Amino acid sequence: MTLPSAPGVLLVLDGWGHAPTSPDNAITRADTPTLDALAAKFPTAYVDASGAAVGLLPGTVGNSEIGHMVIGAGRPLEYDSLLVQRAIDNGALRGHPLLAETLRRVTDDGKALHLIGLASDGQIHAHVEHLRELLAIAAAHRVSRVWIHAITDGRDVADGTAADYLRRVEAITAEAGTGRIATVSGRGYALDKSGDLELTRLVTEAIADATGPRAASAEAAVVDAPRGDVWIEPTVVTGGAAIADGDAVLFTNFRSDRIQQLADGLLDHLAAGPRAVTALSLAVYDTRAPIPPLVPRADASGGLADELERHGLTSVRIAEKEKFEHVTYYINGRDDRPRTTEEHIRVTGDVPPDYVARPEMNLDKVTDAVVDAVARPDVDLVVANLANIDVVGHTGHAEATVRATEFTDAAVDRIRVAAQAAGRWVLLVGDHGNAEVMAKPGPDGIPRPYGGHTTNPVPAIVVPAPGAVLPEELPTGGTLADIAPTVLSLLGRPAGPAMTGRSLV
Ligand SMILES: O=C(O)[C@H](O)COP(=O)(O)O
Ligand SMILES: [Mn+2]
Ligand SMILES: [Mn+2]
Repeated sequence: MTLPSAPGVLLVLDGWGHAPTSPDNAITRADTPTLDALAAKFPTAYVDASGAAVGLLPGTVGNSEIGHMVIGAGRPLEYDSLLVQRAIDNGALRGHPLLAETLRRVTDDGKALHLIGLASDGQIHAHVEHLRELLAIAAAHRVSRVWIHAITDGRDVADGTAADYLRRVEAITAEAGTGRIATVSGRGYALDKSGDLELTRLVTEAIADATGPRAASAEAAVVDAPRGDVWIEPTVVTGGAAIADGDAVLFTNFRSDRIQQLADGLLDHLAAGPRAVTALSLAVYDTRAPIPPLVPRADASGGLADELERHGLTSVRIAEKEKFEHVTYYINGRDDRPRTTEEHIRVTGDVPPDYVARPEMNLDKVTDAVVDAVARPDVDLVVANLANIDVVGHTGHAEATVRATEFTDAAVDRIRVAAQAAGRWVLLVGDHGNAEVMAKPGPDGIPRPYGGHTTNPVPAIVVPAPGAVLPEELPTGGTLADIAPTVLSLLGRPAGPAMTGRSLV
């Protein structure tokens, strides 16, 4: 159905998943009069945002990158985690010429291989099981010294589980007959993406120079960690080796956005040594340093950004810093080409973020920017991400997440009113679930606070432009791939030729 064209607002509520009312569901616990009224009054769909529907391995929770990429592409995209698993399953990784050549040289020169990555099965940034294949390949090349620099999670998986995952790493090394944990660092230090290079320096010195606090074992480094798994101080495990000239370094996260700051920092530090290393990454990284990837990315072109440009339609992209790349780079298909048809507004705050104490974050500034853009007749589409539900959800603090949801509801009301006054439709959609599940049993079966993502569907609510007539019901069985075709339809345009999703209206 191609509707009479009208300008609009695509509003991504990050982490806004759909699940039945429950004491662990921060979204249903929150008082959300606006979202409740919109869902009751306007056509609402519940669309798939996880697993194969978006290009992830079946049963895998959704994430912001693939969520925004598929919202933009209008089709499922094979995500890096799926492509890495396929390369493992079909032997491509084991037979990778660059990896084989690197390991052969390491062995011949008596050097070491250093593996650096997130040690959990959260499957947002990494999967600890990929270590199994990498160690088997190292063993097959008779690499005698393989050092593992484990990054602990507590954000994509329940907090307090670091020791379990480190034991799993040690079990994997025992089975492979090679590999030892050399350092343990919390992801708060190792996967910082805010540009706090002091955090990166501490991790870099532990990994590269074996300097910093010491622990007799990996588990000893994490037991009774005062600030949880995320903030385990970069620690050198007794006997752990530094990186020497001629060693090889392989980054094992399949997602770039949070490990790239460490990768660049570490390689800069080594180069200053000077220590020449061979650096590889499991997947494509957006680092300053060119790091050869072992697994290529899927093409994500032909999405909304390309179609808007083709039709000469303008858009303004608005988000807080935590989700700014998502409404620009990722939703554009991992494409940072500047477009004259786009304006980008990155909202930052003047106080350090404390998501539990300030679950509102800078939502007022984001909402102001959205309301301003909505009032502009030269803007065809406003694309905004309200980050609070996901970012506060990741703290695992249910009460703060309830408040984050309530702040979001109030912001949606301001945006809805402004959109109506400007003759705009609004399409609200989640990018994956998070806050609707705030507790889960840990590996020991004991319920723990859970700040990770989910496989739940996400709501998609279409608030029509004044006077527009929409179908009473939206189709069931939709996915995030249907969002771009829906946006184009609401703008009076057909879906892009590369899009396989179908408009919901
Ligand atoms: O990187 C993070 O913040 C989390 O691990 C994943 O969250 P995101 O996919 O919503 O960014
Ligand atoms: Mn997200
Ligand atoms: Mn998230």
